[in-house]
Amino acid sequence: MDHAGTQHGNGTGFAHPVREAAIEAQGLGKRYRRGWALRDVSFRLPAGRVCGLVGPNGAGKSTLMGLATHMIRPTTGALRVFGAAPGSTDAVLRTSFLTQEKPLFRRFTVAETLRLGREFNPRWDQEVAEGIVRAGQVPMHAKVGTLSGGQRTRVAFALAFGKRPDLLILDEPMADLDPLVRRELMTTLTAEAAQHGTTVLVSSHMLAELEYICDYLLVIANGGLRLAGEVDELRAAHALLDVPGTGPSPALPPHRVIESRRGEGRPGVLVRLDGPMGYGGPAAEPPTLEELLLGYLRAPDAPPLIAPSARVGDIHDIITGDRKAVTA
Ligand SMILES: Nc1ncnc2c1ncn2[C@@H]1O[C@H](COP(=O)(O)OP(=O)(O)OP(=O)(O)O)[C@@H](O)[C@H]1O
Repeated sequence: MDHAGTQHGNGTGFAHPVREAAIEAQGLGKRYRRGWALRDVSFRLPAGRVCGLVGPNGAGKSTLMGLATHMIRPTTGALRVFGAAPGSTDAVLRTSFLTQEKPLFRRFTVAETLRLGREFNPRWDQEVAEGIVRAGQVPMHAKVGTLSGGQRTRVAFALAFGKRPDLLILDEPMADLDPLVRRELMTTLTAEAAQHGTTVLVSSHMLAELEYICDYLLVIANGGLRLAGEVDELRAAHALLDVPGTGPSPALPPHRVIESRRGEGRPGVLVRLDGPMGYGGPAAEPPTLEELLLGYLRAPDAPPLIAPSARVGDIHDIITGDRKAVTA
């Protein structure tokens, strides 16, 4: 497993993530009284990626994010954020978490809210935070309680970015934004992430939008990980075959049929490739990210595919990695 790549000396006193894992989970599980919300989840999210977290309602996305931010404790397994336990000072200082609820003090003005951000965060970047607020013409002297839902979202984004996190976790944060503002904030998100090497984990049901921003992917269904890896790696492992997709799923050995596509979009059969397509077979094209995601959302029992970039070793490797990070 690759634990290399942590570089120091970015002027902040913090390790600058280059190739290390931003998040690493091994055998991670969370059980509530009603049953398992997340079970035996193992993956590695390399630093610097913008990762989409996708799954049907109730799949376990918020639970995974809660585990990564120490809001929820695991029942089994472990998770590390840049090699540190969630909840440790290092992990907390390096992580921003934005949920749909966006708890802000309603009686504070926008300026006071940003001031609070500055006081609590040693890496605070006032220019970035103010820039995000001003781009939406949100008055700095307005009380948060008087803002529209979308304007409050913008202020919450400003707080999250102003913290200058190494890991930004966004739990469906843009649901209440109009399409133009969504696009604008997403452009800000990708530009900021690219400029500062920020790792982003963003959950969303907007598949087309994820295609626009993500280069990494985690798909969860029924509490289990179904897909993990680079978008390019995952797309290359599948093909959309030009065969009629209206009848029962055809057998296409050795490839595994994920879905016979019907209705909207390109028709055909989505397969997970097991070896090259033979000559004389049906025409094959890589699926788009949206086609891939829809296929797995419609086939939640498909066996998991964890691409090489997302694989972890055993729990011992994670703990050894922690020790190396501490002694480095
Ligand atoms: N505090 C809790 N107590 C009991 N069960 C819970 C609790 N929180 C979540 N669950 C259950 O765990 C499962 C996963 O929930 P989670 O919120 O992680 O799903 P999600 O993928 O984020 O869903 P959505 O897309 O609807 O936001 C669900 O079945 C949910 O009912």
